[in-house]
Amino acid sequence: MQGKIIVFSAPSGAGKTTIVHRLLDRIPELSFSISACTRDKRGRTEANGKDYYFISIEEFQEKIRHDEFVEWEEVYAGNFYGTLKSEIERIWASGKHAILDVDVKGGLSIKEFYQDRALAVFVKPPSLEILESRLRTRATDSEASISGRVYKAKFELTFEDRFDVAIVNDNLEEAYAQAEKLVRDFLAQASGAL
Ligand SMILES: Nc1nc2c(ncn2[C@@H]2O[C@H](COP(=O)(O)OP(=O)(O)O)[C@@H](O)[C@H]2O)c(=O)[nH]1
Ligand SMILES: Nc1ncnc2c1ncn2[C@@H]1O[C@H](COP(=O)(O)OP(=O)(O)O)[C@@H](O)[C@H]1O
Repeated sequence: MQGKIIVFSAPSGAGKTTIVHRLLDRIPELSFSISACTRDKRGRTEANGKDYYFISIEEFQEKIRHDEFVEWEEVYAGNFYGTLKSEIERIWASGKHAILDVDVKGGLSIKEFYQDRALAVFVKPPSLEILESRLRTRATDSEASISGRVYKAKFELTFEDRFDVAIVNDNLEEAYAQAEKLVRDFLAQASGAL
């Protein structure tokens, strides 16, 4: 079997994490690619090696120097996130396909790196107002962080056309059904993107 990559990207709050978690519950051939990041672990809700590999900025820089990342970004001021080549290899060696939840620039870099072995899906919020209200309801960010994310979203939405496919996450059940069909169709192909 040739391992594949499925990457979901979206402005923060559009719902990519929700969709990716559900895909992982329902499609056993998928395995989540755990990114490295330098932000603080959130209390007891997150675990090292499960949500992220939480590493110091020095370790992160060391990995950049040793070319260990497929891509990396300073996603929010001072916080670095990156996809490790070793993580994708680990997943493929286990006989699974990798699924990733990364920011918009990261998604495009991964598509460029893996080409037809990757399916890059863009998740759109129905509107910026709804995006903002979802970030508020999620209650994980300060007001300043929410404004920063909405501001960044306006720019990120201009990249939709560079993805293989886009879905609007208005009604979650409908968006999920579309996502599941896209993933199953892509995995059913011998090789190559949709
Ligand atoms: N480029 C890139 N972005 C990533 C990676 N891992 C996570 N991200 C993105 O970084 C952002 C993480 O923001 P954060 O506040 O930590 O949110 P959370 O992890 O979704 O709770 C999200 O937009 C993720 O999609 C990665 O390996 N590379
Ligand atoms: N279709 C939807 N309708 C309403 N709320 C949603 C929908 N999809 C996701 N959410 C909620 O919006 C918030 C942001 O979703 P999340 O998956 O964390 O986004 P992202 O990973 O893109 O930042 C979460 O609280 C989630 O439960």
